[in-house]
Amino acid sequence: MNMNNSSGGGSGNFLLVPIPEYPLLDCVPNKTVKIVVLGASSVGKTALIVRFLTKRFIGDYEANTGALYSRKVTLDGEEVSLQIQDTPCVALQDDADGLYCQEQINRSIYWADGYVLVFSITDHSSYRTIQPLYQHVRRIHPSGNIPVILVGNKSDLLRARQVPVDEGETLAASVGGVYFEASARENHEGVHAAFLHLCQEVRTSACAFDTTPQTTDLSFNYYFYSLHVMVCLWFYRLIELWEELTGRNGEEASTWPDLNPQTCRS
Ligand SMILES: Nc1nc2c(ncn2[C@@H]2O[C@H](COP(=O)(O)OP(=O)(O)OP(=O)(O)O)[C@@H](O)[C@H]2O)c(=O)[nH]1
Repeated sequence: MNMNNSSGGGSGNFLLVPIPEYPLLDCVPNKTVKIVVLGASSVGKTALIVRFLTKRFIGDYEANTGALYSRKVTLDGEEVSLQIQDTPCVALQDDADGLYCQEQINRSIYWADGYVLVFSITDHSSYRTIQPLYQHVRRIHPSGNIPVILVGNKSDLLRARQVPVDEGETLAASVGGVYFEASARENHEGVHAAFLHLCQEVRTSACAFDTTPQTTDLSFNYYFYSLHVMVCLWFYRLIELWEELTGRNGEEASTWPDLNPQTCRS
């Protein structure tokens, strides 16, 4: 499988753009791969995403960002829009069976097509979070195939290892995915291979289920939502114009979300 920056240059500059939570009109549903990265606190969720997208390890990351990143990639010769959702951490409840999981995470799980479940090999409690987390994903998607990979991150910290490789492999098999040990800190290739594998799984799974015509309920809901967003934007613009004409512009701070993309150059 071939996967490149749309610009063609693997190390060239590209935009790393947090985008609104739901895709707008320029994302074609059948050509979008949506991935969510889930796991306990400080296992390296953000570090893995940033490593995959920029090839860089920064070291310090804003905690619990919940940012959504988007970029164009080429999968098997076809250009697709890849969206990766970072999430706040989940935590085991005191009885160790249930999960503390913010509503925002539930929405991301519902939204996504593929799942990166991350634990740190240096933190056995993060490993124990994975099974309940997977069950949680299953509850939200009770039927069908769930493309998933399990990533044991921080493999550079071998002396602090608390989770043996075979435990990782056993857990991956139990959730129906492949196990990758990776180091966001030291190894871009391992991280890249893991994300690439999941992208391919999502594409394969989408092809397997894509037997319906284009006008499914999902497509209808998608376009209806996009239309709704566009109407809201125009309505807001009309209010702004009206305020300008009547001299009320600037009296109140706007509460409309900032939709300007931020830029991060690799
Ligand atoms: N040694 C080592 N440190 C890592 C690795 N990946 C991440 N870290 C460090 O682990 C800490 C947490 O990384 P984050 O990417 O913020 O982890 P997170 O899971 O997004 O954290 P939360 O958002 O708080 O849940 C940071 O200090 C990173 O520098 C890795 O592969 N090896």
